[in-house]
Amino acid sequence: MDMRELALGVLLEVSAGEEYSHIALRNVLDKYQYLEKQERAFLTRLVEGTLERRIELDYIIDQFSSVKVKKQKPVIREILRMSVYQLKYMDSVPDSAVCNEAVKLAQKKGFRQLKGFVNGVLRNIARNLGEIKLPPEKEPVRYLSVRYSMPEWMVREWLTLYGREQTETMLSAFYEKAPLTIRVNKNRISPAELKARLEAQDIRVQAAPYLDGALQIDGFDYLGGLNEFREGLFQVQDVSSMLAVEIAGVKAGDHCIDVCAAPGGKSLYLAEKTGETGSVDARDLTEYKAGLIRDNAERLGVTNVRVSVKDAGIYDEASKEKADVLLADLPCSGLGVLSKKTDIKYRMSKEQQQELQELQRRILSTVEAYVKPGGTLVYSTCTINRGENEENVRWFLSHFPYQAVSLDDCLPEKLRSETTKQGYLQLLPGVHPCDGFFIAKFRKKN
Ligand SMILES: C[S@@+](CC[C@H](N)C(=O)[O-])C[C@H]1O[C@@H](n2cnc3c(N)ncnc32)[C@H](O)[C@@H]1O
Repeated sequence: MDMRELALGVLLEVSAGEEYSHIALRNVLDKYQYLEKQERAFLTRLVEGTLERRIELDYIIDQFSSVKVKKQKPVIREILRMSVYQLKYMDSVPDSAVCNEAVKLAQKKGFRQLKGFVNGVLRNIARNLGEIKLPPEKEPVRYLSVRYSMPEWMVREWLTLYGREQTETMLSAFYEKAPLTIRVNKNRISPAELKARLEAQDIRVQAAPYLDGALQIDGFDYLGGLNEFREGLFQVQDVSSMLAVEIAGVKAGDHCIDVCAAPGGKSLYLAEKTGETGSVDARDLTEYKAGLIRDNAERLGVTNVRVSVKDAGIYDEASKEKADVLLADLPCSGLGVLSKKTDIKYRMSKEQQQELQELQRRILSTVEAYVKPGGTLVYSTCTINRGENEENVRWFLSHFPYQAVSLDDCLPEKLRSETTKQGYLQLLPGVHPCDGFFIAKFRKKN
């Protein structure tokens, strides 16, 4: 297999909006499981890097190409982008190899007549790479947008909300590749035993921040190839996501409803907390999504989760005042997880954020009725957009019979702050050592 050709396929699929990058890449890695570890690493880096740096790569190409990136044929555009990424960021590949492979690939894809164009642009860039200047720093929106490949509208918004220093911290954090965080399935194994088993296979294991029982692993080839994964000894889950469950303050015997539950990360952790005497009603929009929850529950050996297909925006009379704890981990703009789901930044717009805020409000106003008087509602998103987070909290409290509850009892000392006392926590990339995430907690008045 030619790794560059595989990468090109994924990049074209993602750019056409047919699939999210992390899914398109996973599909290819699953399909070609026999690839060598090094080949998988090269393919992953090439796809992720080319997507992450797209705005900067286009800025470079536009300085050397007579045909601007926007006007190029999709195949040629993606070949140039991934080649410039290799020239700029992958020192292990010689420049001449980058150019030759790009030309071969263009020909193979039926663009024989453009071989000279591809070759000319790339050799010119390779010769002048050291001279290319970013936009001037005194134009912070353009400068930061190109330097970190973030759309200008997002940079502008963050500069207003967070100021220059914090915005730059967050932007650079999206490029730091954190190890994978996992939650140990304590019903089956202790963190220490799992650590020992993984280390025996030369996998690096360290404690994750904030929570016992969360580990970070690094240096494995393919998750599905690990016996420990297949045996359900752990679940992939960021600490930010685990914190939403910690904050819910679930007790043994509680009945929980998770209205947007797939693939089940939080539902399964809730189920561990309620124990066999309690239960979790895990719902999602489609049969496919419900299947993901069932697969994970089966792998982890969790039996107290009931999975169903339900639209959270449609009222369900049978659930009225049934939940001790209701989790509303709602669809959102996802700007806290850009390091894992890179292409979200090119797909999201202000209008979509507005639509998501409306959807979140519609779901919250439907599902709040399922909470028992005195019960708890936890609202969470994986974004850092105030409209979907703090503004929704204020809106919710002013429309429904709930009060905000301090999170401090459920949080490690380090995370306690003025806002956690007021009932919400905003985790920010680069500021906190985990995904960007938002969690708010409310109690229903009696
Ligand atoms: C942020 S994800 C949930 C992640 C999940 N709680 C976990 O921890 O694994 C949001 C989920 O909401 C689901 N969803 C979107 N709209 C929905 C709706 N109207 N009703 C139910 N689920 C919905 C999506 O399918 C997606 O699985």
